[in-house]
Amino acid sequence: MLLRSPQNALPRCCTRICSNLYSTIPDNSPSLDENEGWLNSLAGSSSIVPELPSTMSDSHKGKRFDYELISKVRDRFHIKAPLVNFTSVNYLKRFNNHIHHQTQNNFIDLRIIQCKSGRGGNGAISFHRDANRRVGPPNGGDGGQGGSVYVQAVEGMNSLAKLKAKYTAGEGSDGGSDQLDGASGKDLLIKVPIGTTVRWCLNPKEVRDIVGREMGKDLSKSLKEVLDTVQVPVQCDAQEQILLHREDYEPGKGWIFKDKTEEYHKQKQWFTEFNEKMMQYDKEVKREEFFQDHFPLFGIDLDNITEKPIRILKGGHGGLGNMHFLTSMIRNPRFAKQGRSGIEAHFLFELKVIADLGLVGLPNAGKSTILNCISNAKPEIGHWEFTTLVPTIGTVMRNAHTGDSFTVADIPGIVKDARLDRGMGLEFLKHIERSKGWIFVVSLENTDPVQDLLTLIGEVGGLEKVNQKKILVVGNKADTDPNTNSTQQKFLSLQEFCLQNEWDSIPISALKKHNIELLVQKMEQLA
Ligand SMILES: Nc1nc2c(ncn2[C@@H]2O[C@H](COP(=O)(O)OP(=O)(O)OP(=O)(O)O)[C@@H](O)[C@H]2O)c(=O)[nH]1
Repeated sequence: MLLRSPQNALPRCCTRICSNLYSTIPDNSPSLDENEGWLNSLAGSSSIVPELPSTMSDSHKGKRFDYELISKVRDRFHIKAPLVNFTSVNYLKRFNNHIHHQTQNNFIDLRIIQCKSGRGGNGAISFHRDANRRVGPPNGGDGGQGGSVYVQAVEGMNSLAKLKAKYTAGEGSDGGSDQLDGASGKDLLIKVPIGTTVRWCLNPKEVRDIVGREMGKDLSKSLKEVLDTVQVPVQCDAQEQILLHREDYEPGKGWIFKDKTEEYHKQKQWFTEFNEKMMQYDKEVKREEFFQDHFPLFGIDLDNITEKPIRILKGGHGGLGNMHFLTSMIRNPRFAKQGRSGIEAHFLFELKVIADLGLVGLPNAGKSTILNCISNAKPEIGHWEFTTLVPTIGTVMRNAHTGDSFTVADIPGIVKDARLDRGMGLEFLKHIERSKGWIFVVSLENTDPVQDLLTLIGEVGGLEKVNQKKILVVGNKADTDPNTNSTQQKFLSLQEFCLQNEWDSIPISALKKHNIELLVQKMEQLA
């Protein structure tokens, strides 16, 4: 409880801003005149409701997905978009296959997390008492604000493994007698690695029910088809922000009564007239919630350290205590306002590691060996395929004095038909999505390195996609077959293909550390 003793109480004339609409509520120790002034001011406050844009932004360029506008009801835009945008295919697959999320080095790059902001505390119904007066003026304090949920990207984290499955912020405490305001609920901060994106999503249970139903109707349908065809209705504001659902609130409702019932109060003209004015306050609270309870439809991208935590769910308002309701007509207000509910929502946290360059290759091409010999990273190396199961980032230090360095990400090998989910699929490509340059690593030990390179290009999205990046092609394992010049021939073919595409190429042996300095120089130019 926050005690406002007469010494530290706000001065009587002090008012606080309650909402965007600048409705002012007299603060603790309000006098009858102040209360009446405030209640009367509510009647005229509707005139200052700001104009809201009547159309949604029509620029979808660069957005993650398209949506369809269904209708507009007052300030709400009803849209629909395929289910795939509000869940994670990989998350669902992992769940279906009972693959445990824990992987190599405890690396987890995908989590769906349930978050809940705290409910606001209820206002108190209380009356001053002393030796001379059994029932004095009302002195019930306000409920505390519910706790909010925040996210922040911080340095030093490289996995979502430590995130909890559920975060619930604290509830605001109820107000007390003697004008005591309830304590605010504890806020929650979810710390994530830099490179994490956060998107609003549906409850995975709900998604699994939909998928189960749809597949039950048509057994030939694949998971992908269901996710692409089922449309999810969502409400947005004009700025493409999803309106989050807080328990609804009908103006004029949300009272707590003491001694006398709601029915009793409803029959009294003094109460209905008073409640008429309070409805405007309720509308302002709703309006404020409308402006605050939203989350970007396309999510947020925490690709840098977040200096100030970002609030994703706001706690509920505390309810007003009965000290605010003393007027010349109402001497004994035996009622107070309930606190507003918190908000519950699911968010999809996805880590896309950030590295200047990404290594792309078939399994066993020697990517991890390369990263091992050029950087501080120590990825696992093995002569079997898929030794690398999670992305590893290495920092290549170029100048210890100036601190010049660049980062390189090694991702699991990509196989033919990875797009159709063979091997490890393409799930890990997202980790090099934001890299400036891609290093294709092919093994000169293989029969046809040019064909290997073509396979890789096809799998990662074709030449057009590849040409959006700076490219370097590395022919690794140049040490193999030293007695014939076959590796040399293979490299020359590779080089010719690269020249046609205006890409640089280099033969190396990561195992024997041949040509590594030149490789690092070329990589540095790319980065
Ligand atoms: N002869 C030779 N062998 C190499 C060279 N580079 C790597 N290797 C070997 O090739 C095998 C695979 O190397 P990795 O670095 O694990 O290959 P990777 O591309 O990371 O493999 P995945 O984890 O399956 O993606 C290991 O046995 C390495 O010792 C090289 O330059 N020459």
